[in-house]
Amino acid sequence: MKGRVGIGARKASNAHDADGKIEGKPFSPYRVFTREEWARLRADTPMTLQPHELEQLSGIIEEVSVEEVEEIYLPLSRLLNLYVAAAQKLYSVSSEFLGRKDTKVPFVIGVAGSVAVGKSTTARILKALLARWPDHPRVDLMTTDGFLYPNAELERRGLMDRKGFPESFDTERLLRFLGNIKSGVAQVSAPVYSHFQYDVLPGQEITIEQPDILIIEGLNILQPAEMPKDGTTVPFVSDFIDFAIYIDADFSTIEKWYLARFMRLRSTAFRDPGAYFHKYATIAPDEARRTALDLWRNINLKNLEQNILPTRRRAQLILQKGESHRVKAALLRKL
Ligand SMILES: Nc1ncnc2c1ncn2[C@@H]1O[C@H](COP(=O)(O)OP(=O)(O)OP(=O)(O)O)[C@@H](O)[C@H]1O
Ligand SMILES: CC(C)(CO)[C@@H](O)C(=O)NCCC(=O)O
Repeated sequence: MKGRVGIGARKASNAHDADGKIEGKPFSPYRVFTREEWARLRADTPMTLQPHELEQLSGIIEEVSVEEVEEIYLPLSRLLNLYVAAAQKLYSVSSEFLGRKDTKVPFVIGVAGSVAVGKSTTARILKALLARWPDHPRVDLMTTDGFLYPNAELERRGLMDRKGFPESFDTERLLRFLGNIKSGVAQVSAPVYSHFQYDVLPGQEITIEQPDILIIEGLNILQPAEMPKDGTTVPFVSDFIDFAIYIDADFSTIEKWYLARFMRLRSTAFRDPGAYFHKYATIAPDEARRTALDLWRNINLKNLEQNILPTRRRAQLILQKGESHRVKAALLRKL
């Protein structure tokens, strides 16, 4: 197929190279679309969004260009709409078969990838776009950061420099939360994390009330569970996710985004004396940059290499980004 390359065709190995590019076995479960091919998938069905609505949307999503929304995220919202419609139909036929009254169960979309790769921005774009489709107007958004252990507990476990690693999350609690969501429980609450406080907020919760779609973004959503030694079975977080998207970019590019965000926060959020990182607003820019680079290389990059990147192939869709967060290619699972 012209312009469409199986990711496995390039090299007979399933190793990840240092830049996080995809290599694989000769057979690849993914169909690879160039940016242009992906953008064309939008053309098949007219979109519900009018140009003036797109303008409004780019207002909500600040830094993202209208071109990026049109060429990447509109085709994606069309694909997701088809998946949601199919899942809703499947759910209603099985309820009919069982002679049960339908309870509403949210379709769960997961967004995975490194720290600073743009998970929350992608999730916000998708929420805005998906909420405009008439068959699933209620879209909620949350992050798994709330399920991190509070700093005091991380200190106790000696994990303060492993924040974001699989062991820094209360995975059992996250699994209970997702189990309740997928069981159609009317109100399910989750803890809340604050980047400003750099900690979980004690006593604060968000409540999810049976939306049509729940978008959940986090570093750990594709993580395999630890296998128990006693023969019992354990669920994976991804067992509760209907469609998972992995946001991918080279290590060096993500490092630049992490540093740029840190330096920008120095002149915004960190200026507030209540901010956990306030001291970095007052020191010299070079010193602040060195601190950010340390945090990136010693914690977030290690986590990406050791835990996050190895889960990439568990996603249904991989979006590969280049400079300026521009999506270069989309890899969609065939099976
Ligand atoms: N599509 C995009 N276009 C332009 N800038 C973007 C885009 N996506 C993300 N960014 C910028 O990149 C930085 C990281 O994005 P974001 O905060 O969404 O990442 P994240 O993966 O959710 O990070 P974390 O895991 O730390 O919460 C931010 O400064 C954001 O403004
Ligand atoms: C909270 C997480 C783990 C994920 O959002 C991340 O933003 C983080 O705090 N990482 C630890 C190292 C750092 O401060 O960047």
